[in-house]
Amino acid sequence: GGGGGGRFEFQSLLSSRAPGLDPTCTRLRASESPVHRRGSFPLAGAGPSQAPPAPLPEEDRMDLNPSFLGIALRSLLAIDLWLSKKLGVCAGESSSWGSMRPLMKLLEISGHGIPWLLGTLYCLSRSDSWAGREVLMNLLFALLLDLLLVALIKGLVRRRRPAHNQMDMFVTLSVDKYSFPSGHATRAALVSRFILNHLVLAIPLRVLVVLWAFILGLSRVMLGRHNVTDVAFGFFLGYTQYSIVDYCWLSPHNAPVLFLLWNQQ
Ligand SMILES: CC(C)=CCC/C(C)=C/CC/C(C)=C/COP(=O)(O)O
Repeated sequence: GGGGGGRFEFQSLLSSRAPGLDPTCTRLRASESPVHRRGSFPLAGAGPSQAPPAPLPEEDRMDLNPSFLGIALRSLLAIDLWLSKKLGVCAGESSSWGSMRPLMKLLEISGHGIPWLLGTLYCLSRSDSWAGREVLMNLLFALLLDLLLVALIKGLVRRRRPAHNQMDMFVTLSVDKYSFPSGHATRAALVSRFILNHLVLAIPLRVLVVLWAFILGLSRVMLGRHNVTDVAFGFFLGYTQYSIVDYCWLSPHNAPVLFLLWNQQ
């Protein structure tokens, strides 16, 4: 139900048990069972003088009866593709909410890696307190860790972007032709959790930070850049990344060289 890309993904799931075979071929694998390998024809073997056919090997039975998990995953994928296509209302200028596209693209830039990296480096160069420098150094570490993990997972999973996406994004890396997980969603979750934990902000501003992260994630699907599951997993990954950064928190005590080096610049 999800266009060209959707069909591709669905087929690859169906054939994942037997790489290189389509579902028809998977069914035909039963013909390689011992009954056939012995050279007897199934219909000829139906006569009274023939012994009953040997049971199918375990692997063939699994291919013929997809597991509950397999069916659940395929159903989730189908719902994901259908919902993502429905929500992709800003995917093109002629889409139903096409006039909102410039606003969505502005949001896209607000969660892009380059402004966040450059902004953090700039603030680090201007910071004159040890405490400020420590927080910014860890934000830089968090942003770099995020880029690395997202690139790694995108390269491993290689899920294509939705078929209705226009690839007109502001500066991308080569892995950004893939969509799982959404790098904007990971950054939104990571940065907003970081800000909420390290900046003293009034309640309305805290709400605004959470809203920004949520709307940025939603805008990825509305722009047609991602499927819903890319964004959902992106939020989960970004949230978890913050826990990693918090656990490995860099300070003048555990990483003195880093802080001294920065101080000399
Ligand atoms: C230091 C370094 C390698 C900086 C590269 C910054 C850069 C070009 C990041 C790419 C950000 C981007 C376009 C992510 C894709 O986000 P999705 O939400 O579409 O997955």
